[in-house]
Amino acid sequence: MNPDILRERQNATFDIEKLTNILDGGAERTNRRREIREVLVLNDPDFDYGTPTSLPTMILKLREYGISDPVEINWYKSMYWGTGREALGLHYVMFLPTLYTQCDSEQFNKWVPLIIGTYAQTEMGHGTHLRGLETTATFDPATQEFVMHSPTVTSIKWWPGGRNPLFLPLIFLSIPLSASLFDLFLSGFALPTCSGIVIGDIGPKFGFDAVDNGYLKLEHVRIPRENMLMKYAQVKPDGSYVKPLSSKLTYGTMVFIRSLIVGNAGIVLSQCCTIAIRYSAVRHQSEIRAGEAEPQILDYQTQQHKLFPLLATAYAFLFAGQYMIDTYNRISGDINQGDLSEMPELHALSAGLKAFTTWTANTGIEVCRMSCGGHGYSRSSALPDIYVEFTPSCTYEGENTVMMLQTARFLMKSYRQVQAGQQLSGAVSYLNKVHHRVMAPQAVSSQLDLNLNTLVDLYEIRAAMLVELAAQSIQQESARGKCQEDSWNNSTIDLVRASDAHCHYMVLKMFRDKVDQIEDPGVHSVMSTLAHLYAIHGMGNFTGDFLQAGVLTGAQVPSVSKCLKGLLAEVRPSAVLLVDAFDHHDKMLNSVLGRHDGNVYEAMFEWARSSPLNRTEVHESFHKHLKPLQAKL
Ligand SMILES: CCCCC/C=C\C/C=C\C/C=C\CCC(=O)SCCNC(=O)CCNC(=O)[C@H](O)C(C)(C)COP(=O)(O)OP(=O)(O)OC[C@H]1O[C@@H](n2cnc3c(N)ncnc32)[C@H](O)[C@@H]1OP(=O)(O)O
Ligand SMILES: Cc1cc2nc3c(=O)[nH]c(=O)nc-3n(C[C@H](O)[C@H](O)[C@H](O)COP(=O)(O)OP(=O)(O)OC[C@H]3O[C@@H](n4cnc5c(N)ncnc54)[C@H](O)[C@@H]3O)c2cc1C
Repeated sequence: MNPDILRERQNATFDIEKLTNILDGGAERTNRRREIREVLVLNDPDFDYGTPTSLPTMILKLREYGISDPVEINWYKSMYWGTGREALGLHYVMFLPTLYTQCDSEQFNKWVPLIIGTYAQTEMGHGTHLRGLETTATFDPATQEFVMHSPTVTSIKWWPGGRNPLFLPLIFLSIPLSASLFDLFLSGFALPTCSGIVIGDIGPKFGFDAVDNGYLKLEHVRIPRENMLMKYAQVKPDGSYVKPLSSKLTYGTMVFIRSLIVGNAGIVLSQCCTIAIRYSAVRHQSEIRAGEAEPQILDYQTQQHKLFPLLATAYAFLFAGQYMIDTYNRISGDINQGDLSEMPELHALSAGLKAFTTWTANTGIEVCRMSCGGHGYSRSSALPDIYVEFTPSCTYEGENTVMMLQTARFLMKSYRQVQAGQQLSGAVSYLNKVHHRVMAPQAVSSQLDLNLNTLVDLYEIRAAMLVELAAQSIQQESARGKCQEDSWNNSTIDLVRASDAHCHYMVLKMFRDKVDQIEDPGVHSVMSTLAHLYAIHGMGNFTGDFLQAGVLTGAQVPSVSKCLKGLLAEVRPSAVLLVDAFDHHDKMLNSVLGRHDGNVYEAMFEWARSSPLNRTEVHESFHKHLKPLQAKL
């Protein structure tokens, strides 16, 4: 064990195992996760880490072990595939959930156990604007079939992930069967017997290489009427159409994935913090005091300023992910019972948090990579691969700007309800006070009140102010004679800013609520410090908002920075222990810099020597190209 890492792990002020249990949702969950990891994967003789051939093995093993719980499937898959995406990701997180939520019972029993599929919604011309999708589904009562067709080049289905060139069970959206409704169909295509189908791969991408993203062009292809997913909407044999309770029920799978992505952003950020902080504990560079030994780079204040707010953010997003999934499960349960009353709130929350967490994590991964210097740029660190695999999450499952505007739509609607005298409940209840809040600068001392509850209140006031400013922008545009749509478009910068502040407040509130539930004094103390760091760091980044909201005075601004520096110093002794609590196994992290034992340099040399370019003393290209050239010179 590297001596630096060993020293970092002495004098722990909190029980790491208890913190790991909190992250897992209890000691039993930790034990089960480790059982899957250690027993069912690492000690399984059939386990051939991460090679393509192990994909069929993985599926058969999941069935052999009877692992069907989505969280446990993900634990198993993440051990198998480490930090990379794998070809079946879309099957498990989109295709299956769509069958679970959109099939009637007969369809469910017929399809769920049997098939592997993809989710083909996006077209070359439309990914965001679903009401613009062009693929048609025309019912033919004479044959009881739907005729599926791609009428234009822009209607070609583009991006479906994990499409199998041989068999194409896929779920796709077609354009409205009536006014503004969409419907989902399960293809029954089997190539090459099915004529009228043109499929292929969309070509090389930025990354995501384990997933083959394809295209699908349909030329009047017929599928049985029964292939329309009919839990919520039906087409009867006579061609009559039964509308769903809400046209947005078809969007349910996207809400589910967005909810999952929130926690996933926390997991990915926790992986990167583990790598960067462990490496920063063993890397010595330059000097602080002339003539003394080179310090650990983790002792540089700038290094702490790069990494510790991200460490706090990783914990914040992991707790937000728990809250999001609990909320999704609760509200989707109500929806299943026909109560759609909270569907708008679920959509607004999942859309906003998906955008907020993925944008922040995306930037954070790069900060972690750059904080590791040159070795961060090496694939041995795993950080470049993590970035390449994560960054599309800002685009897929709802492009982030568009998602923030969906949340803004809900905030504006809520604000108008308050103006009309209604009393709001739920995540936007803070808007009830927006008219009664003293927005003038409060007479406060130059010292900042560090109480976490006070900080949550300040974020709430900031969000309320930005919601009000966005609403006022729309009203001002309207007063200038702009139509409603142009007034909205001319205010979208303010609307995204209001949604971002709303999400920031929600995440801090969830973090504070989680800290309040922690009973162990040591864990409570270190988590409270991280929650403070998360809040103060955000206040430092958005000082203007807090000044504008009148909850921070010019005299207090220097104390924000002073307080931040104090919190960084407070986190320093626990930094390595806090990433140990994430409990990422070396095999899964797959990072030379993030090894649990901290023996970076020896491992890096071995990693480099194993490179294919080092298989021979002299690379074959010398004999093939250079030597013949030398002979001619
Ligand atoms: C286990 C760990 C894994 C974690 C995950 C990791 C990796 C992820 C795995 C896989 C990802 C890989 C590939 C990605 C796959 C894809 O990308 S699939 C395709 C995804 N595509 C989208 O997300 C499309 C985005 N566009 C939309 O959702 C909609 O077009 C829109 C932007 C929401 C607009 O819809 P529209 O019908 O035009 O509605 P409009 O804006 O007009 O609003 C009307 C009202 O409808 C409400 N509403 C909209 N959406 C929903 C919804 N989903 N639920 C409930 N309500 C909704 C909206 O709020 C409006 O309500 P009002 O009351 O009228 O304001
Ligand atoms: C790695 C990867 C995997 C994918 N896998 C799948 C899959 O398996 N199945 C599938 O169906 N799809 C998949 N997709 C497609 C993905 O869902 C779409 O790319 C995504 O929904 C964004 O839509 P778009 O590409 O049309 O972007 P666009 O919407 O064209 O975005 C382009 C720009 O326009 C802006 N914009 C668009 N609308 C508005 C608006 N109303 N207001 C303000 N700005 C706006 C956006 O903010 C963005 O800056 C995948 C994409 C990627 C990158």
